[in-house]
Amino acid sequence: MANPIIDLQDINVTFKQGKEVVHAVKDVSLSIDKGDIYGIVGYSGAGKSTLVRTINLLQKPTDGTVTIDGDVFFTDHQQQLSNKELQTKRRSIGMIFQHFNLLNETSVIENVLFALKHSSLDDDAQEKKAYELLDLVGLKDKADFYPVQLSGGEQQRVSIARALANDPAILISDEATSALDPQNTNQILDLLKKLNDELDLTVVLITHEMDAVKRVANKIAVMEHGQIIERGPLQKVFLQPQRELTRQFVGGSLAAIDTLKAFNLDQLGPDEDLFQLVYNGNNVTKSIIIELYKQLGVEASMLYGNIEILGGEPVGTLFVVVKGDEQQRQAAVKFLQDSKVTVTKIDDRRIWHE
Ligand SMILES: Nc1ncnc2c1ncn2[C@@H]1O[C@H](COP(=O)(O)OP(=O)(O)OP(=O)(O)O)[C@@H](O)[C@H]1O
Repeated sequence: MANPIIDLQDINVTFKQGKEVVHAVKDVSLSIDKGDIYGIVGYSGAGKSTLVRTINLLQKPTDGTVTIDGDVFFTDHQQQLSNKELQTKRRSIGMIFQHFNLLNETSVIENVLFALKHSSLDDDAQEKKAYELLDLVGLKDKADFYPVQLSGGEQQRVSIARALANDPAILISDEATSALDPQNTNQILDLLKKLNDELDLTVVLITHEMDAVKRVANKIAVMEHGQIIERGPLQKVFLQPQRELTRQFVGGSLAAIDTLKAFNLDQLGPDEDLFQLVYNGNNVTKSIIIELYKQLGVEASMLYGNIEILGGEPVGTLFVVVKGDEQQRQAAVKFLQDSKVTVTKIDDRRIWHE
């Protein structure tokens, strides 16, 4: 049952710049369920930051309804909460950024304590909690270090500990791994996944890096010119991208397109169909193609194959040409579907021509 913790309905955000009106977010409706790691990808200027500011209640939309954890923050052109309520609500949303935004003149532990200054805990309890948070992000032994003495990845861990100080239900990561090397990037992403699992934290991952989304997200939305142009479960969007921009983001499929272009597919015979097969790499082995031939006598030639790890699960993609009469091709599709393979007939070249 869907349980949205973030619900945006028909959001528009416009800015006036002199005589110009910039439409930064256009007609965006988006539901993010509790426990999701929701990736929002797009190039610079797509409107991601403006959308994030709308989610964390810093940006009043020009139009639309913003509901966070059941409370309507904004609707009918009006803020619905008092400023005090709004401040409290904002504390239930943690934020981490590309450049960490730490206080460089104070130690790691003081950085975390700073975020606790509005808490109702007494000093001792605050200190205990700050150490627990540092422990959670694997930095307890560096509590007395200063930010400059830490690596980029460690600094980002401190900022995660700080973002968690007020027990947020939502953590927004705005390009938080963009300044990190690949190893630190993966460690930070894995930490976000751990927090998502252990604290049931909902994570919104804003990024221009598809690899970050691939590693941990379960859902994804692609933004362009202020709009969400494609969205859905990670595996679906990744493996069956419909829009050109999405295809640019999903490198794996681009490789498939390039390979397929090398075949002269316009020459498919009347008894041949091209299919994309997508399967859980744990469930299906290569023998499926052999089984197809053994059981139905239908030949399938493989044009491209790949296995990706998406959200921790191996997912295989095969492009095959199935040869046989109409009945045999239909039987082949049924056989594959019965074997838990998602079968998409590529009959209009949509996957690589738009
Ligand atoms: N306060 C503002 N006043 C005027 N225009 C703005 C304002 N904030 C954003 N914009 C414009 O809105 C559009 C979307 O910007 P936004 O920062 O949301 O995109 P983005 O996808 O986050 O890009 P980036 O990753 O570069 O920050 C851009 O054209 C930007 O210039």
